[in-house]
Amino acid sequence: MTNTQVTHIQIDNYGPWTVTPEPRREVDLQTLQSRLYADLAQLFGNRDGYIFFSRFDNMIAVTNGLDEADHALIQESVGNRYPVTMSLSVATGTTPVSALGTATEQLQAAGSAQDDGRREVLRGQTIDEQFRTDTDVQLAHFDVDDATGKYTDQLNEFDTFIQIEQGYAALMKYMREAYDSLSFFVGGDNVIAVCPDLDEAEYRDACDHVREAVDVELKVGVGRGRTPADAGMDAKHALEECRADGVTVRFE
Ligand SMILES: Nc1nc2c(ncn2[C@@H]2O[C@H](COP(=O)(O)OP(=O)(O)OP(=O)(O)O)[C@@H](O)[C@H]2O)c(=O)[nH]1
Repeated sequence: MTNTQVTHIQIDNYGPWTVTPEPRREVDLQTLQSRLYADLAQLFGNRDGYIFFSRFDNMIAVTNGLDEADHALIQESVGNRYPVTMSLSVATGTTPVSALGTATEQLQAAGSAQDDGRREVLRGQTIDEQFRTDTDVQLAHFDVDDATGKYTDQLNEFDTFIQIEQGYAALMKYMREAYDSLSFFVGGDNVIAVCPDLDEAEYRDACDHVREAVDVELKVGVGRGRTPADAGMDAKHALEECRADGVTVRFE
């Protein structure tokens, strides 16, 4: 059984900040957002977590293995170095969707995203070391079949982008609704899904659904681990086996 620890990250009062005292230059906001994501990728990643940018002003991390002190240090480090602060809320669940649901509720209970008085909140519960297992995290690394041959080398970059995004949109929605999973575009033609305990038939069903809905062919490598880094690396190896053997789903 999976036990996913999810952290919801939200920049405090960011909307008002972007227009105070007047609208800030868009290039500066884009630079801030991408640098913050890069810093958090390192801060969470060096502790074996995974972070996904979702909307940039809000981000979602899988944090099995990080305790409250790790979260507090990450929060402080950003507060010291950026013109904005961020709130963190962490929760666990047998599915990623239920863990994120709890994390978000805790944050919403502490105040609005645009409440000037709600800053650097740190809420929630991490998994006690004694209860952690080697199968707590299940990550699935999806990849579009021959994206280079079908799209990148054939279409202009924007039309390729539309194809990949269509596949992503169909997959993220189906995985959320059918399988309580959180799927994130990570660049190129890749999507990483944070999943509960799904089996091979369920992953095949998701790939079938995307092919039928938007005519995008996927394959997927699945890994399990004590930390997101472990599960994610296993998923990559499993995906390499899909490529080598020409199969749609492979578990490591
Ligand atoms: N974030 C991330 N991006 C990747 C990874 N592997 C490949 N990519 C991206 O995906 C693009 C396409 O690479 P591939 O998926 O290897 O190529 P493909 O043409 O789809 O070929 P097959 O996957 O073998 O069917 C690359 O240009 C990268 O941008 C990965 O592990 N993580």
